[in-house]
Amino acid sequence: MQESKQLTPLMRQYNDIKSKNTDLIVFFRLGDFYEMFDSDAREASRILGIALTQRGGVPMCGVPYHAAANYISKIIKEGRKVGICEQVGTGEGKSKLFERKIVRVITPGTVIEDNMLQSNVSNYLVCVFTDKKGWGAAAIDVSTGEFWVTEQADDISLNGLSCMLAALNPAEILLDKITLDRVKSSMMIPGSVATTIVPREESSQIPSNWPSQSVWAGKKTALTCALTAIKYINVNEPGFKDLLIPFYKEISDYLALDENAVRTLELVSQNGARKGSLWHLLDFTVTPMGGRTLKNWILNPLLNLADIEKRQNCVSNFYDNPLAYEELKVILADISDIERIMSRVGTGNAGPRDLAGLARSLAVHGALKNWFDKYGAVVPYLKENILSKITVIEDLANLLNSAIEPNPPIKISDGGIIKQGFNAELDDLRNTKNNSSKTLAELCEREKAKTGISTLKVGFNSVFGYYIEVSKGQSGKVPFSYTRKQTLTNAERFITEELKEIEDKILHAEEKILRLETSLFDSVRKHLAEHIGVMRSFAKAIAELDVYSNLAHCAKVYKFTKPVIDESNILKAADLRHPVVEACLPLGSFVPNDIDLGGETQISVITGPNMGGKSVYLKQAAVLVILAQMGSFVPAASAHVGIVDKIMTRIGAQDAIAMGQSTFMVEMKETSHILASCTPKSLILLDEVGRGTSTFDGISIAWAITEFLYKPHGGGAKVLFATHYFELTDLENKYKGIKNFHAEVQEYKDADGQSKIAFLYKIKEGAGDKSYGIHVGELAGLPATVIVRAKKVIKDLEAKKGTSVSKKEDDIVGDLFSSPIVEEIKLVNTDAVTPMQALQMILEWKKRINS
Ligand SMILES: Nc1ncnc2c1ncn2[C@@H]1O[C@H](COP(=O)(O)OP(=O)(O)OP(=O)(O)O)[C@@H](O)[C@H]1O
Repeated sequence: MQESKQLTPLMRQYNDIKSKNTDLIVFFRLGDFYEMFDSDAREASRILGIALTQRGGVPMCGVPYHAAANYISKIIKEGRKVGICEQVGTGEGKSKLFERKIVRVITPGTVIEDNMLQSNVSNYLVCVFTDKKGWGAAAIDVSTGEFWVTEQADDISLNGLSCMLAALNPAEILLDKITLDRVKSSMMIPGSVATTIVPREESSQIPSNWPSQSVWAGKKTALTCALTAIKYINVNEPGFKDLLIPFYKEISDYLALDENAVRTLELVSQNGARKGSLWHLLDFTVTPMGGRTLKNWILNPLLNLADIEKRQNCVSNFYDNPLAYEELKVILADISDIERIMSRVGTGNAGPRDLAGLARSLAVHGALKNWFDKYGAVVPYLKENILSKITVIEDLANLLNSAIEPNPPIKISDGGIIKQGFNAELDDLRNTKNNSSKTLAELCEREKAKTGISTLKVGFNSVFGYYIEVSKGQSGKVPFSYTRKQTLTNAERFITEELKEIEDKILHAEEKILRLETSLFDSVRKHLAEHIGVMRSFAKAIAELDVYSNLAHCAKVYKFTKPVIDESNILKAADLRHPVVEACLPLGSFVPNDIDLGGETQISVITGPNMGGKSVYLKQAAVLVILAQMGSFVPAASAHVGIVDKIMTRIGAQDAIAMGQSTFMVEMKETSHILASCTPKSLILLDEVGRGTSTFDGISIAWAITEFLYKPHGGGAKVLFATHYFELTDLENKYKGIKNFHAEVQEYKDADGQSKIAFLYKIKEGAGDKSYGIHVGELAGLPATVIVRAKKVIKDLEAKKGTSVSKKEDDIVGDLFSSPIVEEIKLVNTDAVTPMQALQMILEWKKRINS
């Protein structure tokens, strides 16, 4: 920043405002532009891709005022907040400087404008506070009015919080310093999410429209979160007061998916994009509410059997009634984003096009009623729910239909929003205005005849009002009674007394029309706001209808079947597929596989070549559970799913350099989290755990982890463990519930006699013994010299050791385990020690003997 004495008054004003709002990118209004300065300018020019210039040595950049919304939306998508600083004074006084102040703060979690939101994605502001043993949270989507709180009093490791944040993917998080330190250390909040440190609002004053005191008993942290979040929202968007009413949600009612599971299973995004995710594949919804609900269901599968069956039955009914689906789709296609429009209605921000959209949406009431008369049995509980509101919907539809033009302009100030016939006074004024236009046309003809100027015309502009225009060539014929107003290159403009009078009449009528239209629009908007509760619940029911019919459609398109669901520990499916991978491959080329866990087999150790299909096999098991528990059909010939409480995954390599953690450290942290929090009802996917370190350490860790997870007689979590450590296949001989599988390949010789492999993608019982890593390297295009050399090296190594490299290591460990000379080893339970630990103990022991 420049020395303050060198600064212009304007820059001093800017610095003063900026110093009080350091966390905001300040959009500083100068004429028709919002300007940004200094560090804000540098950041904004990077985010927005606009030129950075200099003024008096200060970096600056700017965006046109009328196009600001698009730029603001890009900035808040980066997790930053924007302060809109407007001119509020008159610019009078000694300095002649306009007074300016921040009139609105736009934050990622409090936006309501459509062009700043993704239509099918909820936009959550989450407030979280930890306490001694657990945590509480409030989640609010101000754009739809969704608001719930939850609390877990006994979750010291914050596992539940991590799952909740993964499912919500918040746009903005409010927390205090203590909470931030705790969640930061467990890597729960991605760096791109806006976080704001706020003090806890610990008032005992519960707003009168919130659930009563009794609901909050024992939920002190949740209440604090709710009050803090509301306070924050009210500062930024005061219009929301009274519109947000929380309900208590027990998050332990939902299957827990932690951040790793959500990311690695690519449930809602693949490398940050929706395309390629399960959500994208399943989404045929026709309403924005339906799209959001589908995503919500994927990320929050249910645990309660009755609730799952209720959803499953609705999907099943639609599946059996394709006509019900087809007819419903046509009706739903006319429905706009009722939830978000109603939020704007409630806060007074709805524009003409919002109400026109609402009018179209509510006009479906008749068709919807007929649909329920015909197909009500398909979704019995929604029939009652929707029909009980249909009279209110019909009334509001009639009001909107009679009041609002179907294709109004964007802004109220452009006029032409209220329909003819809705208000007699408005119709009168419009007549006056229209007749005046006729009068203007008559005046034009009269003046032409009087002056003999054939090119004479009457026009209007916002600076001079109405004028008579005469081309330069004929200006000599203009009578003295004309007063010159403007000279153009080819024409002259004049006014006359008569024209002035007509202008007065017209402008007067126009002003009155605009004022009246605005007030009529406001009264319609206010009337709608009185029914916000009914409309939100109507929108919710529409969203469910959309998702049920959508899931039935998916079942048809992707050939899903209805799974058996119960409280058992079984996870069994015949010809199971991964729907997303299948959709990417040529038709019919995906190879289905069976799975059978939770009965005789608790842990499957899956070996086989690179690229053999092991990871896909693991992931499809998780997708099976998620689909089944969200109420959908599943991609298998048949399936039996005992309700799973958590899906935990350790898949793929990822490091967190920013947090000072190596790939292997992250891998170990994630694994220890799994071991600490899995239950007998969990499903665990481990893909090559232990490979980020030396072979010995890796095998030892993988071995010990598997033993840790093993609980005889089906009492442990169901585990699928894909590995290249052939040594782990020995576990099958030691433990009854551990079984080996392998991904099958076929070796063959090509025309040149070179040995090649074909991947069959069939997961078969028994152990696979080769990794074919060099073949895969060849397929991936490693230089031929590298491949030839690698083949030579492996031959030499195998010749030296007599067998495969890691197999030999395992023999050494095995020999040492059973070594008769190691008396001390007998004192410990060898089942509880990893081979690596055993090896180290023996070396220690030897050292001691030798010394
Ligand atoms: N069942 C299947 N049917 C058809 N193609 C499959 C199947 N499973 C996997 N594939 C194809 O093989 C590719 C590799 O599969 P996957 O990632 O599961 O291999 P992997 O055995 O885990 O390999 P690595 O050990 O190298 O991680 C997939 O991207 C997919 O194109």
